Amino acid sequence: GTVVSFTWYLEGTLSQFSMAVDDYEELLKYYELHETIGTGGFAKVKLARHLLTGEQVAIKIMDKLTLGDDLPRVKIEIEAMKSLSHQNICRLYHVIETPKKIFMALEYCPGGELFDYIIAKDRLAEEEARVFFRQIVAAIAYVHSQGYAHRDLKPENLLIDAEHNLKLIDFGLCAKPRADIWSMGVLLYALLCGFLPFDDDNVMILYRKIVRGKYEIPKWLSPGSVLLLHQMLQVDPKKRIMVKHLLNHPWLMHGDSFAVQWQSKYPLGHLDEDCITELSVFHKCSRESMADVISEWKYDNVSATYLLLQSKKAHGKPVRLRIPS
Ligand SMILES: [NH3+]CCCOc1cc(-c2cn[nH]c2)ccc1C(=O)Nc1ccccc1
Repeated sequence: GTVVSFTWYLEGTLSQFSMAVDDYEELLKYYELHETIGTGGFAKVKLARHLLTGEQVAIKIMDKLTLGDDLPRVKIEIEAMKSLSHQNICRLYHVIETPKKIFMALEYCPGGELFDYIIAKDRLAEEEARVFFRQIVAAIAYVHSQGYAHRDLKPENLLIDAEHNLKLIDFGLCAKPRADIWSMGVLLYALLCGFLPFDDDNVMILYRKIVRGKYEIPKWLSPGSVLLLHQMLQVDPKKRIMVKHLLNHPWLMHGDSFAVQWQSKYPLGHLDEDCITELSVFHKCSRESMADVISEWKYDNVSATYLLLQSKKAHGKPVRLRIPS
């Protein structure tokens, strides 16, 4: 009767709960989880702290069941991010996959989305827009040099880190061909104007505006920025400016004496000696064997610990691990 069915119900709930705890068991070995800092479609992003280094990270949590057809997008993003190591791309540290969940430990960006930053300031002054746009061009030039195109460039996918630098996220739609110049033109327009060049609630009207290629030029835009926008928002892809010509374009160079430094400051092949030393002491093994393990880039806790030590060093913090209590 009632008692039996209630016990059955309770067992059911507990077993589901225990499953969920099992899914988090591996993650909780290496991180302490804190509040949710963002949600985007099929993922929840929580702030966390990596126990061995004490560094804050963002954990992107996805449920395989609710992912459904979006699961391939996640696999594409993980494979792309494993080979992208750059000062303007949100760094992937760790991937944990369980029966029901996929966890990605990513570089933490406390400044939030560029989208919210532009809204809060209404629009950016040309000088500030130029600093940010140089970083976006650097990120895309690097992504293209690795044979990828992001293909989903928008202010929501650019986060601001603790040093007010931009970090690109969401490589779920990236692919081998190249298709980012026009999106960068829309991004630059949004930075300088605070609204989009082509916008409409009706998707068909929006589409017609895009293929027509006509957009408003507010009075505050400088002639240099109007010319650059014209070169990037060309409807015919063959007429659009190419990334390599953006790198030393007059508008991007204005006030700066040098072209955009797009190469990575942290190339994957180079291993930092101090980080290897600290890890080899901690694991009581030789530096050579530690370097070999790191070079396998399994994106397990060894990868995460090495990359977070490298991040600590880049931010002037001691390259030290915490002895687990
Ligand atoms: N629009 C961004 C919402 C928050 O999303 C993120 C935040 C961080 C983050 C926050 N702080 N530091 C890093 C890192 C990654 C993501 C992300 O990849 N979100 C996402 C992309 C596509 C689909 C679903 C979710």
